Amino acid sequence: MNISVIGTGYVGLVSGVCYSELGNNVSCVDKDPFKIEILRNGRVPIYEPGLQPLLNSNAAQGRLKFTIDTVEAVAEADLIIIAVGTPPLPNGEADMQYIEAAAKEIAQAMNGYKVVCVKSTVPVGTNERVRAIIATHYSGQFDVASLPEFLREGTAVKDTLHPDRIVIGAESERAAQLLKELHIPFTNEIVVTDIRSAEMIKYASNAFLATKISFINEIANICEKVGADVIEVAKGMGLDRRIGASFLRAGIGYGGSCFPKDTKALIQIAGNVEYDFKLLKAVVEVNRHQRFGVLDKLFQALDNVYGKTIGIWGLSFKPETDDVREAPALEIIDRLIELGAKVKVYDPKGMESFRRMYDHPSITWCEAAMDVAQGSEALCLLTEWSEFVTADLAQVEAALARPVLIDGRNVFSLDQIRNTGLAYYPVGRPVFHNKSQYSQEVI
Ligand SMILES: NC(=O)c1ccc[n+]([C@@H]2O[C@H](COP(=O)([O-])OP(=O)(O)OC[C@H]3O[C@@H](n4cnc5c(N)ncnc54)[C@H](O)[C@@H]3O)[C@@H](O)[C@H]2O)c1
Ligand SMILES: O=c1ccn([C@@H]2O[C@H](COP(=O)(O)OP(=O)(O)O[C@H]3O[C@H](CO)[C@@H](O)[C@H](O)[C@H]3O)[C@@H](O)[C@H]2O)c(=O)[nH]1
Repeated sequence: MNISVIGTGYVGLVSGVCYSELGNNVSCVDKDPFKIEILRNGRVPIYEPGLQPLLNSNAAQGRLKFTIDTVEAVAEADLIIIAVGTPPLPNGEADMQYIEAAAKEIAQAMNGYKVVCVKSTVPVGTNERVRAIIATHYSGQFDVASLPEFLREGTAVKDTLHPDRIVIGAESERAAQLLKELHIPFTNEIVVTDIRSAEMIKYASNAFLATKISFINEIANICEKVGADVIEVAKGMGLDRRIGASFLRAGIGYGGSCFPKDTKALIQIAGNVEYDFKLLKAVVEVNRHQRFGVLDKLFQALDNVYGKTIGIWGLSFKPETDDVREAPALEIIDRLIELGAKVKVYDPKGMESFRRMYDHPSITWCEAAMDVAQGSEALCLLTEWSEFVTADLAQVEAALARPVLIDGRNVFSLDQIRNTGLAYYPVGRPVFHNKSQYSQEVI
């Protein structure tokens, strides 16, 4: 198939590369000439494991092109996939300006029957809007279809090549057939629905996963008060197949470019039809609060943070990505600086993108994990990168000015901590102090 992907970001680039891996001819289009230049030079502008070699091999075989020319890319394509951003407006609603602009550009380049799909996460009714925009400029035949994307950053290539399911929202048999043919090499698990249901499946899935996280985080907060261990609780719950073990990792809450934005967008979508989505509002509220648990623990350990140096391990919203959009680290660091702390930070891949978004003279940008620990009065682990998880805790303890470790992702076991003199503050598990036994201290 000849495919054109409009928007070469985290989703468009990974999808485009993976479709070319199936033997299709793919043109990835982006408005950003700088990004296209990097890609044409054979480099991946984001950090996404496994993407670089796939990009290079498909580009070398002539199946994968990068361009800023939407008209040419659309004219050559049988299938056009819109993967532009849908960032939140101040009221939480998804900003449709990039989708609408892309639809207009596609419309002006149409030269025969094509299927235009929306892979971006969009409110119910958006595909109909895209159809209407194209129809005002182009009178020939075409179909629109919803093709929501479920990949996760950090495992995006694997998720795309081996998805749990593909959802296709289509109203024409011809469009559904074309999309089924494209995706059958990835999986047999293909769900074909009407367009509106497909658009809703995406928001409902993200909202449900976010709900699981806020739920376990509230259980964690109660565990801290009653002296239970949320890791044991989640394990015991997760073995029930009706519940499932995934997305029950308590911590400092969810971040990223999807859950925060999509939960708020769904609340707005509901509000627009006069439905008050109370449960999801609570999920968002719990998540907003959860990250500040790190500060409560710092106060508990240090009394106050004014003038103190606090080390931060991890800036990206999760490991294996350089994406810092809505990362909990942002608000935690901002608050620490507001309270007069000095902050030392390190992230294996997210330093540059974080610094572009947030910089301050009170931040020391370190080049290695141990540099952060050196002389800090507490160390906070905010992202569970493997180099933090496998760090030598004796070395960490020796480097710190005070042996305080706040583990925002529950990555260390008590057996590891027991051999150190660290005061250990995990989430939803009892605090452990200096080689003494489990403390039932209330946090
Ligand atoms: N990031 C994820 O993990 C993920 C997963 C599933 C779904 N989604 C959804 O996919 C969509 C894209 O997300 P993303 O993270 O890839 O965004 P992104 O910001 O990384 O990429 C969007 C790209 O679109 C380009 N663009 C904007 N308008 C354009 C136009 N008219 N023509 C050509 N290019 C244009 C931008 O320059 C940018 O490079 C969003 O709706 C998001 O909610 C994201
Ligand atoms: O048990 C868990 C699982 C995740 N998280 C946090 O939740 C956030 C999101 O994690 P994850 O879902 O792994 O990453 P994303 O790349 O944001 O992927 C989500 O958002 C994408 C964009 O819509 C969807 O395509 C994916 O299916 C959906 O998982 C991160 O901050 C994680 O730290 C937890 O706190 N506890």
